[in-house]
Amino acid sequence: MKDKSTSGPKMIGLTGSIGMGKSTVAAMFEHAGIPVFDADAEVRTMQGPGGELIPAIEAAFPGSTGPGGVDRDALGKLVFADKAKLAALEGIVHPAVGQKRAQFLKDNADEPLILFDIPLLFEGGGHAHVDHIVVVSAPALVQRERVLARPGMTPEKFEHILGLQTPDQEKRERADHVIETGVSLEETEEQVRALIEVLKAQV
Ligand SMILES: CC(C)(COP(=O)(O)OP(=O)(O)OC[C@H]1O[C@@H](n2cnc3c(N)ncnc32)[C@H](O)[C@@H]1O)[C@@H](O)C(=O)NCCC(=O)NCCS
Ligand SMILES: Nc1ncnc2c1ncn2[C@@H]1O[C@H](COP(=O)(O)OP(=O)(O)OP(=O)(O)O)[C@@H](O)[C@H]1O
Repeated sequence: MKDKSTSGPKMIGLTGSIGMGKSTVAAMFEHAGIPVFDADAEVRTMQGPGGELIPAIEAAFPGSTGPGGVDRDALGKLVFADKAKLAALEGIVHPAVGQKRAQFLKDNADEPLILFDIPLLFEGGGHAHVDHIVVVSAPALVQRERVLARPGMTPEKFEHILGLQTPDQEKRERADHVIETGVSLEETEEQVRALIEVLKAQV
C-alpha cells in the first residue's frame, strides 16, 4: 500500500470485527460506484482450486488442501487453536494479499476514492497507510446473534476469534467514521451514502 499522499486516489480502509457487516457495507460502497478491494475474497481465490497459495499451505500444513483447494474448516480449526500456527499461515497469506492490494491501487490510480475492505486493518498495521478509517460496528449482542447463526460456528469459536481481534470499542475510538450496522440495512445504506458525499467533498 502507498503512503498517504496528496496524489492518487484517496484510500478508505474499511474494517470491523467478526460479523459486524464489512462485506455488506463494502457492497454498498461498490453499488455507489466506489472501487472495492476485498481482502477476504482475494484470500479465498488464492486458497481455492488451483490457487497460488496452495503449494505453500500444503507444505506448511500437510493434508490441509485437496482438489477443492484449502479445506478452510479444517485449517481454521488448526490455526485458530494455536497462535504459532496462525502466525505461520498469516506469514504465507498476508504478503500475497499485499501484492494484490498494490496491483489494485495501480489499476485504479485515476479514481478519486477507493475502498479497501480489510478485516485486520489495525492488527496488520494497514491503518497507517489509508486516508480515512471507517469502522462498521453493531451492539455486541447483535454481532453475537449474527455470527452464531452461521453454519459451523460455535460460541467457543466465536469467543476465540473475538479474542484475536482488536476490540470493537477500540476500533470505534480509532475510526475516523463509524457506520452503524445494528440498524436496518436501509439506514446503514443511508449512512454510507452520506459518508461518500462527505469524503468526495474532501477530494
Ligand atoms: C483460517 C482460515 C482458512 C479459516 O477460514 P474460514 O472460512 O473458516 O473463516 P473466515 O476466513 O470467514 O474467518 C472467520 C473470522 O475470523 C477472522 N479471521 C480470519 N483470519 C484471522 C486472523 N489471522 N486473525 C484474526 N481473525 C481472523 C475473519 O475476519 C472472520 O471474522 C482463513 O480465515 C485464513 O486463511 N486466515 C488467515 C488469513 C487472514 O488473516 N485472513 C483475514 C484477513 S485478509
Ligand atoms: N444494517 C446492517 N448492516 C450490515 N449488515 C447487516 C445489517 N443488518 C443485518 N445485517 C446482516 O449482518 C450480516 C453481516 O455479515 P457480513 O458478512 O457483512 O459481516 P463481516 O463483517 O464481513 O463478517 P466476517 O468478519 O465474519 O467476514 C449479514 O448477514 C447482513 O445481512
